[in-house]
Amino acid sequence: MNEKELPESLRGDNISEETKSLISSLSCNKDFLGKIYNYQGCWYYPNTLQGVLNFQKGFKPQETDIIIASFPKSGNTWLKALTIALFVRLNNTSSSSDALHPLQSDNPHGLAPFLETILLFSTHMPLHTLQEPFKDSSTCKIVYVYRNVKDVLYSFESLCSGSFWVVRSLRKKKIKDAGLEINKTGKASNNMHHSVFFRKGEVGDFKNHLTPEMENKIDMIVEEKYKGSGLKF
Ligand SMILES: Nc1ncnc2c1ncn2[C@@H]1O[C@H](COP(=O)(O)OS(=O)(=O)O)[C@@H](OP(=O)(O)O)[C@H]1O
Repeated sequence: MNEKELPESLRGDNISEETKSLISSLSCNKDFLGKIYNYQGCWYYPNTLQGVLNFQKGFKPQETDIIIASFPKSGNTWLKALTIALFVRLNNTSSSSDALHPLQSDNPHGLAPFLETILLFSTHMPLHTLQEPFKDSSTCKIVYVYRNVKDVLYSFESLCSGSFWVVRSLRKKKIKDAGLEINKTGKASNNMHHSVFFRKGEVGDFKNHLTPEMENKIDMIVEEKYKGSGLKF
């Protein structure tokens, strides 16, 4: 694929000299879209890594900032849509019943940067990478959304195999947001199709795709990793 056709975050055209030098010292791998680099235990495309470094060095949290944090495919888009809906309701931004709700005019990820009085953004950075700008304490809100690992796994697998396009044949009102025209056909300014964020949104959909043996194996790993955390599904 031509680099210009890639989503901005996957390209390598925004990299500072300092980051280039850092990249040359990082472990490198390749996935189906291009080179990825291991920074603080996670793999990043070059532009995404630049964004992470910019955030770590330059982000100055404010009291009204809201950061939605999650592992990929855990419900980040859903929580962002809910936050925007709350914001719109509290600020009465669309007072006329005829007015198009902002969520009908753009994808939640496209709308979030344009909220007037708060900064709302989402990230998949792990805690140890995310916490850098908060060392000197801040009242900025970080909302972490967590989802059953087996649903996350299947959602991710569907994305990789391209079946997120099933959004077009979604059963009626399964995910209201996914049914919106803007989320079916729209594309973000960074080249990302809106539809990659929507598929079924069904709790327990993994049951239709994982064998009991697979499920059991994942359950054992999760139990081992989360021993003592109190998290249960
Ligand atoms: N509004 C709403 N309601 C219910 N479910 C929703 C909604 N928006 C997104 N989704 C489902 O969330 C899954 C995608 O998760 P993320 O938004 O975290 O994905 S991403 O990592 O930011 O790309 C993905 O889950 P799966 O359907 O299981 O694949 C989406 O379909």
